[in-house]
Amino acid sequence: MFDQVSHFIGGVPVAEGPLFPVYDPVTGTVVRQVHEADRAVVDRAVSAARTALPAWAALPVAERARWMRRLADAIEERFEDLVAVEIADTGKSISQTRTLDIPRGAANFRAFAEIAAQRPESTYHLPGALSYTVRKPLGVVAVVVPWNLPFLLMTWKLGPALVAGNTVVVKPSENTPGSAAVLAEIAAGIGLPPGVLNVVHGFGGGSTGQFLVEHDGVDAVTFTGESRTGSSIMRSVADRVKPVSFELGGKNAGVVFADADLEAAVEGAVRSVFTNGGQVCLCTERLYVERPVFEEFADRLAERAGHLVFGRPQDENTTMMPMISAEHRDKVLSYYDLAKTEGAKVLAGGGVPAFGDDRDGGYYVEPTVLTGLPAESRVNREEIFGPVCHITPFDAEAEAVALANDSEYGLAATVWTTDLSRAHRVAQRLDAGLVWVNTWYLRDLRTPFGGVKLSGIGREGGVHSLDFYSEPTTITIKL
Ligand SMILES: O=C(O)C(=O)/C=C/C=C/O
Repeated sequence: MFDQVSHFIGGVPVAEGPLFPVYDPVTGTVVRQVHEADRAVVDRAVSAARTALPAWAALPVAERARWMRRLADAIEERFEDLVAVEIADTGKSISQTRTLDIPRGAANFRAFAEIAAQRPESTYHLPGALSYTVRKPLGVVAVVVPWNLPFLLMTWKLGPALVAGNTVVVKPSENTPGSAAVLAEIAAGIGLPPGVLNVVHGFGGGSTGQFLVEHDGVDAVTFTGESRTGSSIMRSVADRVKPVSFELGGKNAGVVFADADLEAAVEGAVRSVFTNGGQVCLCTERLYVERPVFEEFADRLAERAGHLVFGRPQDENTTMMPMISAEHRDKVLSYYDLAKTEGAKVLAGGGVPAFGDDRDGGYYVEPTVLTGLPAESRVNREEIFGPVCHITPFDAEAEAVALANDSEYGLAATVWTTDLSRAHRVAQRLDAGLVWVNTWYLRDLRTPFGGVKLSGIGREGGVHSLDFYSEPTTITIKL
């Protein structure tokens, strides 16, 4: 499926532009070829979205919500194709792909269909005057999405953008074009009006992504990915003051108190450090553990890291996946080497697994647990985005909060304690957009989702997404 990936413009495939390869991260072999969109192809996609906009925006929201539900139903009909293509591009385990990545695609479209259809409007009464608001879509929205949760994150943005009446041009990551190509086929299959959803493939800076965000016909940009790319996009759109919604990088902290359920905290850390190979913006890379339980926690986490299963994606018991690319694998390993150079104590991992089969050509790294480095170490300050964490002991609550907040990022955090008052007190003091207490990545799609500082601008989720993807006009009538 999809040996060659085309763009999708105005409801039809467009096989134009030089081809570039996508590699299977499990073996490092080419899995498909993809056309790279130049400025002219991007211009055609933006024009198709502009042409489709008036009719789509004019539909009643209930009709657009029905289209979202049709997309969700059609996603479920193509479930196995989506699972296969996402695994081929990313090397994810089939268990994660089948339980998280693809199901969230249908769930995202359904959630925003309901949230939009049920959303109450407001009126404001003054003596002698009545005010109310009407919401209009932003227009043509550029949707630039990453390689770590390709289908989940693309649909997380498309649901609210489309149901709010916008038309979109999606630029998937050059590493993971497949599931977007399937979604394009799905859209064509259900007869989504041509031009409502367009997909262009290519790279970022100096390529398709840059051509798209800086295109005069694009009214807004939503992006999930690295903070420095977010900064670059801001520069590209600054002259036109285009609205941006950014979910960017993180250097997320986990705080474990001595009164925590230690087994739950260890299990939670295994998930929050190693899920998706640590390639999730919400993953924990810094752990702070109260000294009385530091040794036991560190030993148990290190032991669990050593037992993660490097099976192939199709193996049901696989729990560790490869990095998305050779380049990213090398970046993660450079931090492993830096940690060792700086004198870290390596409690688990620190290198590359040897399989003795075709996986040696893939992009695997060992799950790694470090300790012994100072707060100012680059390992504790820079986003690594791999299966690695550093653990630091602390002695007092205030110290733990200060350590956790000592970061240029502020996306997510976890707090592990059985002291109810402390749970609320610490959670409220953490500089993060998301704090999970005695759990991780438990998601209510209605809640505000996003980060502070370098971790982003704005919030997605529930009405917060709809607020980004539409502009209110306040109308006041003299009675
Ligand atoms: O779960 C979500 O809705 C979401 O946006 C996850 C983002 C993960 C980014 O790496």
